[in-house]
Amino acid sequence: MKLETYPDREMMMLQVANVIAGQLADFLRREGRATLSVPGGTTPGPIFDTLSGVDIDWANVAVVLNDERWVPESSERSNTRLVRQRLLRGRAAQARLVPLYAPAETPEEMLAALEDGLRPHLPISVLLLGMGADMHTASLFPGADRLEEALSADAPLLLPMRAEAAGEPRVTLTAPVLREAFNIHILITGPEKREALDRAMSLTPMEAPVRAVLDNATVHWAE
Ligand SMILES: O=C1O[C@H](COP(=O)(O)O)[C@@H](O)[C@H](O)[C@H]1O
Repeated sequence: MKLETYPDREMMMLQVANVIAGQLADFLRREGRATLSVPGGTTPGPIFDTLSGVDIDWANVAVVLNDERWVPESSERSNTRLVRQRLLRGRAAQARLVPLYAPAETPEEMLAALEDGLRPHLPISVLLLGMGADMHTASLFPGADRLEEALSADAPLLLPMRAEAAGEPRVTLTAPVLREAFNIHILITGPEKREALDRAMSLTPMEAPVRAVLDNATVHWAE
């Protein structure tokens, strides 16, 4: 793991957005297309604001969330809603959003169709992850019902996930999909998450799911 610390959040958001834009541009130059996977939640909005204006070939970029809460886009809890409002606008409006939600009562009903949509866009070129103070990343929560399956080497691409701390049911990319990404960034803010990161280093992925991706990740932190 590599840890980058920044003097303040604003500087971190700008610099991480620039690093991601550079890595996407490299992929686009070499492969003609790229896949960017991003978190939802409260942290990444400012990175999305900057990225949405960068001058890259967004028409050949697929954007996929790390995970989604099983709620419609009209809900304030929807990660898709955040990505549409903050990332897929301006220049980035041309990118293609690969859905992790479709209207149905449960994620299980739509899982096969969502996996079919995702498969052509793997492996991920640039992966940006968040982390909760409970050391969850994507929707890999400690104590979640299918965590062990999601961490295993032969996990499917996507799994439904339920955990007390998660609120609603979730759909998440599994650990092998996250680990296969060419560039892995984890974005954390504040002393509580920094302390959680330090603790995660000595725990197992079942105890601290972020551990599953830490070895090859660059962690970006600002107070
Ligand atoms: O529920 C979620 O939480 C994590 C962390 O979110 P934050 O609000 O603490 O930044 C996020 O990375 C994940 O995508 C989201 O679904």
